[in-house]
Amino acid sequence: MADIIIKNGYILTMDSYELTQGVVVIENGTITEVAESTEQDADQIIDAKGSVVMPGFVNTHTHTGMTLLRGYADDFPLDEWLKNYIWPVEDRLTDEDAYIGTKLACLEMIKSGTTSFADMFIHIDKVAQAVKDSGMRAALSYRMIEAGNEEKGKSELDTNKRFINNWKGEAEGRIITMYGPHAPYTCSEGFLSKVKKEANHDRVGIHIHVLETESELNQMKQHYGMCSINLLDRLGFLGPDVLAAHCVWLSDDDIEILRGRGVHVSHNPVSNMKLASGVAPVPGMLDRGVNVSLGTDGCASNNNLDMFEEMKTAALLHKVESLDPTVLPARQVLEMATTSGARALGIKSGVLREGYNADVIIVDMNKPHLTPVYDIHSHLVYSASGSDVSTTIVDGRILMQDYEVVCMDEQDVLDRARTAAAGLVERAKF
Ligand SMILES: CSC[C@H]1O[C@@H](n2cnc3c(O)ncnc32)[C@H](O)[C@@H]1O
Ligand SMILES: [Zn+2]
Repeated sequence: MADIIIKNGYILTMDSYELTQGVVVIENGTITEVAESTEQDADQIIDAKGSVVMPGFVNTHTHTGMTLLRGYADDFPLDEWLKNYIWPVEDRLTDEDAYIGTKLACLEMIKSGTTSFADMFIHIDKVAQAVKDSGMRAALSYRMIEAGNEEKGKSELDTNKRFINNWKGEAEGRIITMYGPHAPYTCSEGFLSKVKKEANHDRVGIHIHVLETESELNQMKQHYGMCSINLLDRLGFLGPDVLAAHCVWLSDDDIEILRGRGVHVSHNPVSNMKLASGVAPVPGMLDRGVNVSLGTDGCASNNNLDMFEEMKTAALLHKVESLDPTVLPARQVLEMATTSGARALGIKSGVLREGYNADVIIVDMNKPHLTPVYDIHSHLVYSASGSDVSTTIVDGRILMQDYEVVCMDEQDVLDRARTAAAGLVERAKF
């Protein structure tokens, strides 16, 4: 007896381009069958008539707790935004803020079809607790800023290591742990080398912001006489264990280094556009074989966690940047949001395939803006939005069914998040 059978839906496995009617069978958190029909029975049958059954999205760069700062400081460039608005408030965040901010982020992601994400944040034990309680899958890193201060660096590294020791593989394996040095302009080269050594020792990955702005590029050239990619490569930092967010100000040589080292890139088009950071050379990276995934970044620079919106923005941005409408076709963007993201996090998700994690979503196509259907990839990227997701399953557990969130008390999360945000802004009046 299986746990769940999803039947009558149109299945988009992401293993092929085809959309075929069939069933998905789930047992013990794993997909055990994807077929036209099945002989099996299950404890729970989900009727997906008129819907598309597909892998959940993988958001490869966010800061979940920043949901509490959604709309708090808009329309500033990155340097000013971080120094004058975001960091002073983040300094006043409490454990409860981080917990409820992350819960709110999980709620938003579950409701819009994201099943796993990579997060970099502070109060990281509370973030992990919220992920565990929500039922989502996540690769979590503690944000370390050392700024050349050896003592601070030691305590930051200790905090991240303790987190890794306490949480690696927790929540039935749904929690993956990583090191999170914030960026090459907030961490010294000595510190970055130490992080790499510890990551190798602990056999975990590293999540870092890289070359997001021209200001970072200039700062690095001034300080080190080379860009962030060259510095990181000189340190032996770059490898398939590294998840590099943004990567906007790359040269052709930098792209070659990323490809050669097997670095995974998280492209964050909405955040890059909102902070006017620039346009990442995504078509160039994809052409050269770099694994480019998609991330929303935090809610203070996006201002939501909707991967549908991220996909559409990525496609449109690179078409207009290159003046070529054939660049980043819908299918390729969909792969970035699913299979490439799963590869970046090293998880067996992102496709509907036997033996893979049962991280599955159902997208309701019975909507005016999704009618008629010629090409499902087109609809998912250009016409659909997060609110079209009716059902979200992570690790074989139903978190939302028929638009009803069953893994947490939605109203309680909204109420607590509003209270926390009010207290946070009050405390931030200094
Ligand atoms: C509190 S942990 C996360 C850390 O990163 C900062 N942050 C958020 N978005 C960005 C971005 O686009 N570039 C650089 N840093 C960013 C955030 O404020 C936190 O300090
Ligand atoms: Zn970020």
